[in-house]
Amino acid sequence: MRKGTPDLQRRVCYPPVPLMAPAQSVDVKDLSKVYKVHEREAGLSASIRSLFRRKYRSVRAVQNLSFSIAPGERVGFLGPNGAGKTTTLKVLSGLLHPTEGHVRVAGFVPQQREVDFLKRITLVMGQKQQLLWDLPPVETFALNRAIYDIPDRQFKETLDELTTLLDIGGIATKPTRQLSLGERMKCELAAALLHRPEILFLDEPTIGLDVAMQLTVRDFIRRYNERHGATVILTSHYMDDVAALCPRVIVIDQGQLRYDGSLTELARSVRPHKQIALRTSAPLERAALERVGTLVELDAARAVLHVPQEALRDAVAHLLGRPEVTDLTVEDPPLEEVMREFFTQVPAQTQGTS
Ligand SMILES: Nc1ncnc2c1ncn2[C@@H]1O[C@H](COP(=O)(O)OP(=O)(O)OP(=O)(O)O)[C@@H](O)[C@H]1O
Repeated sequence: MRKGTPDLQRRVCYPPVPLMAPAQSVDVKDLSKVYKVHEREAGLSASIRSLFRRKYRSVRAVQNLSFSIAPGERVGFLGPNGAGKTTTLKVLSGLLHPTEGHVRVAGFVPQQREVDFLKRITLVMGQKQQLLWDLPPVETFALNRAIYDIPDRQFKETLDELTTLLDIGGIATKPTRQLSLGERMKCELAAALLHRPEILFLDEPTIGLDVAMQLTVRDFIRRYNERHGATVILTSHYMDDVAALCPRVIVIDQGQLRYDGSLTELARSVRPHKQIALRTSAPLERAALERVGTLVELDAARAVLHVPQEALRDAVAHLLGRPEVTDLTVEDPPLEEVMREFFTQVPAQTQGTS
């Protein structure tokens, strides 16, 4: 360093704010989270006893979890009920302290809840709402503008953009309690994104919505990600959301990492075949179909076969040559089935509680 040049690095106070954009949006190393749960037996005497001698049980919600997510990625965070998804998202957004391990989000330590960190993230929970119940969503928007200290011009521009993308022009001025679930979720998303966060933690954002509204929300998330290069980490029990939005998935079970990689590869490794569905004008012989693939279903007008990927071309050519076949479709196995099979294949290593 030249003489007289201020030493910027040394003058930065703790906690350090990143001088350059971090290489990863999210960096998780050996994260564990244990909840301490008060155990209360039933009955009055047990309740009185517990006032003096409390018994606790540890619940290991997350165990030694490590992964990184690059800026702009859309990642599905999957696992069965109680796997530890919400707990992890709460740690990543700074609502919970990790029991062990290190977490960095946008270069910040989440539990320090620095203002600069909070301005860069958002957490949307489909089961919880931030909109003020008796007031119209525009009032929550105004409140968030003040909380996040959003400059006037940016607020107006972002609100206009979100209003168009989510088509909430006609509903944001009605009291929240009068809105349908889908209308409310669209306004929730607008409220959560007004400060233009670069990292979105979305926990079941389409829960309870009808198919059309699920599509709207999904489409919006994709467009927001593409327009702003935002990182999206999404949990959803609707596999259609995941298939439409997330090229990469991180799968956990009982708090532990089970898979991190491409969704297509996961599906292929669990179910390495394609499904061929046939409509027929006359019944096909079972033996002839079994020579082509594994027969799953057969009746007078329909047959379903599973065929290995590499044999697909020959199988389709052969079946289309049969005069009884009036229609043929090739499908990937449904993701719900893939995930169910995945969790039965991978043995659970430890119990979630101790
Ligand atoms: N505040 C809490 N106190 C004690 N235990 C908790 C608490 N929150 C979650 N747990 C437990 O931690 C484990 C993980 O829960 P978590 O909500 O993170 O799972 P999840 O994967 O989000 O589940 P779901 O898909 O059902 O929402 C579960 O065993 C749950 O009972």
